[in-house]
Order: sequence, then C-alpha cells, then structure tokens
Amino acid sequence: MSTPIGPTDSSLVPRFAGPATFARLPRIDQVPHTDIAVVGVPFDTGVSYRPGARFGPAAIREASRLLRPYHPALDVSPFAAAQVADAGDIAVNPYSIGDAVEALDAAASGFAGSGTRLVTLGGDHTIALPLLRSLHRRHGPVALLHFDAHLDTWDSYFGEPYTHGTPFRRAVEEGLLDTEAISHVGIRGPLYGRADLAADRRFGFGIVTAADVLRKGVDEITDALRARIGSRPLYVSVDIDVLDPAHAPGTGTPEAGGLTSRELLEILRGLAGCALVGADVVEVAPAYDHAQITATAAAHLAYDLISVLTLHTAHTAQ
Ligand SMILES: N=C(N)NCCCC(=O)O
Ligand SMILES: [Zn+2]
Ligand SMILES: [Zn+2]
Repeated sequence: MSTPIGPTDSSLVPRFAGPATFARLPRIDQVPHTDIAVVGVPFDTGVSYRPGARFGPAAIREASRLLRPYHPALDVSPFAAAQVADAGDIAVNPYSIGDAVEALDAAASGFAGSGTRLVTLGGDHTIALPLLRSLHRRHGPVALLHFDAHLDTWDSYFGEPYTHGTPFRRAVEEGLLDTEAISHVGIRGPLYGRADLAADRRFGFGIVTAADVLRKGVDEITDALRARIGSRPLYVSVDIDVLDPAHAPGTGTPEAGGLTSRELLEILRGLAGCALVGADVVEVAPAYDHAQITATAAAHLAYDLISVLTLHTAHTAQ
C-alpha cells in the first residue's frame, strides 16, 4: 500500500481555513484509492417529528475541523493506517423516499464494489435500510449494533413502510441481518404499547437499555455485546439521539435519560478488533443544536468508528 494522503496539516494551514471536508481529509478525487470513505446523505424526508437532519452532514464536517490525527485510547493514527477520504454527499430525491432508498443502495454498492468501506453521515435513520441492503449483497446477513433511544422496528407511519422509525423491521423482514447477533443499545422512553417490545423480541433483537448502561457500566455491556457479535461482519448504526439531550440537543426526536458521549465513545472503542464493515451516524439536526454540542459529538463518534475500521482490515481486501 502506498502511504495514505492525510488531512491538511493544521500547523501549516489553520484549521478554521479552507473547505470543511471531514477531519480536513482529502476529497475522494484527490486520492488514487480509498479504503474508507466518509460520505454524507443529506436526506430527512423519513422523519416523524422535527425535520432538519438533511443539514447534518455539513454540520458534522464543520465540527470535525478540530479532530487530530492520533487516537491515544486506541493507539492508532487512523488516517495513516488506511486511506481515508471524504466522498462528499450522495444527493438523493427529497420528494420521494422510495427513489431515495433505491439511489442510496446503488451509490453505496458502487463504493463497496471498489472495496471501499463507508462511514455515512446522515440524514435521518431511514438511510440505514439501503446501506444494509448494499452490505448484504456483499457480505450476506450482517451483525448489527444499533445505538438509539428508539427501537426503529415499528411497522409503518401513515402507511409508509420506509421511515426513520422502521428501517430495522424492514431489514429483518428482508433477511439482511444475522438475527443471532442484533442488539439495540440506549433504548429508553415511552413506547406505543407493550406489543412494540414483543415484536422487537420476536425479530431477535437484544435490548440494552440506557438504564442498563448506568447500572452495569460500559465494560460489562461491551463484553456482552462482543460475545454476541463474535467474528461476524458487523454494521454499527449510531442514532445521535442515543445520547442524552444534554449531550445531543440537535436532533429531531429527543428523549430524556440517555447516554453520555463519554459512555458511548468508550463502548465504540471496546469494539476494536470486531469485523466492522460499515457504520453510520444519523439524526443530527443542527437547527436545534447549541454551540456545536451535537455536531462535535457526532464528529468524534465518526472518528472513533473510522479508527475501529482501520484496526480490522480483513474485509477490505474482499
Ligand atoms: N429514528 C428516530 N430518531 N426516531 C424514531 C421515532 C419514531 C416515532 O416518532 O415514534
Ligand atoms: Zn432515535
Ligand atoms: Zn433511530
């Protein structure tokens, strides 16, 4: 592998100058080959409450200017360990969820075809379904770690099957997931009824509630999650509303009593060595953010996911 082209050096060009690619990384057209691409999906037509996640990718990129190249907790320089590049945004139809879902699947499959793993910045949670469809085509059923206040396994809203509250029900129905290894983490807040939980259990999901994280702590939780995942190809989906609204006010469906950013970062770091094949950070809606609190958390989560991706390369070569 030739030496990766890294981010703009912030000791030479101040980090507040120039265009905001993720972490000031090169654009995908500036590098010969990309192992890991950060890509935005500015789409929020699937939301059930406050809109605005279409502006999430730009806000996360802007907040990512301060990231530095070395990750001390994981002892890795992710942008030297692999060629990471910013692939810009996948522009999808804001007036048709069906069109958008198909176009996103096709675009994601194009990246996978050239051996590039994706860290996708949403956008609302609808986008996880086409991303999983494209991964399934390549890897077969994948393990899923889903960080969210919400189950997102509801059936439909207003008769619509593709929404931000339904992607993981569709994914199970379509056989995209290895149902021996699918978990929600951070679940809390009111539901529509007991049947929500019964259906979710029937699909095979394990639930780690936000209260479980408080009571058991991140190490015990992470060990249990890792035991369930094993060596399976793993997709990690992070809905930013898994964090408490104090840590992530800028989102569309906030729920009290969530994780701290410190807890979530530690759980993600605990996944080092897992066969991560892709990840997303979704539901950042900057209009409700303050002082970039949410966008900063999202930028750091994406940085940690990239770092974990660089620590397992077995799937890159496929
Ligand atoms: N995926 C997110 N963020 N929210 C789902 C909320 C579904 C509801 O309005 O009941
Ligand atoms: Zn959510
Ligand atoms: Zn969600």
